[in-house]
Amino acid sequence: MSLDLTRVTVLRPDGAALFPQIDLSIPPGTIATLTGASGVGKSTLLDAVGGHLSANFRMQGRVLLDGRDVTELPAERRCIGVMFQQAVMFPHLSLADNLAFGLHPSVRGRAARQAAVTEALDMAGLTGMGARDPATLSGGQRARAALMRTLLARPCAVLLDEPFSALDPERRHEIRAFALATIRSSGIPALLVTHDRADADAAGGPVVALS
Ligand SMILES: Nc1ncnc2c1ncn2[C@@H]1O[C@H](COP(=O)(O)OP(=O)(O)OP(=O)(O)O)[C@@H](O)[C@H]1O
Repeated sequence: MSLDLTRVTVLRPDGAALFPQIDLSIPPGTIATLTGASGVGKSTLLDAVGGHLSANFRMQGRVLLDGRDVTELPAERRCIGVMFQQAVMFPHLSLADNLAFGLHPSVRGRAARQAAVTEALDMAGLTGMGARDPATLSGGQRARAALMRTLLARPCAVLLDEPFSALDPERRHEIRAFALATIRSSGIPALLVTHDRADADAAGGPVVALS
C-alpha cells in the first residue's frame, strides 16, 4: 500500500487556506514526518487525511491509497488507522478486550480472535497481561498496546499524532524504536506528526514542514 496526498490543504471557515498545498507520496513501509510550528495545522491535516475533519473546516485536494481515491469516503471506509498522543483505552474493558475491539472483522471466531490478541500482546512485550485493567499500565506499555490495537484493524495506512510526546525521555526512545520497526514490518505507509527532530531522523522517510 502507498499513501499519496495530492495538492492537499485545509480551508478555514473564512475560506483561507491553513497552509500551502501539499504533495506527498509515502511508499509502503515508509514513515513520513510532518513538522511545523504550533497551530500551523498539523493535526488538522491528519484529521483531513483520516476523514475526521470538523464541520467548520474543508479539505481541498485528493487522498489516494494505492492509487484509489478515498477523499470522499467517510472515515470508517478509508482503511486509515490513527494513533494519538494520549493512548485512550476503554476503562471498563481488560487490556485484551481493548485490543480485541480493534480487530479486523475478517478475524472471526473466538479462538482466532484470542490468538490474534495474544500475538499482539507478545509483540508489544505485554505477554500474560491481557487481563489487566489498562489504567494499571505504564505510559510506555499503554502506548505499545495502543499501537497494536491500531494495527489489529489492519489499516492500509496509519496516522500518528505526536504518539511519543506524553512519554518520559527514557521510555520515549525505546517506544519510538518499537513503533517505527513495527510499522515498517507491517509494510504500510505512515504519517507522523512530531515536534522532535530526532523523531523525524529515526522515521527516516520524507519530511514535510508546514508553514
Ligand atoms: N475545531 C476547531 N475549530 C476552529 N478552529 C480550530 C479547530 N481545531 C483547530 N483549530 C485551529 O486551527 C489551527 C490549526 O490547529 P492544529 O491543531 O491543526 O495545529 P497543530 O499544528 O497540530 O498545532 P500543535 O502543534 O499545537 O498541536 C489552529 O489555529 C487552531 O486554533
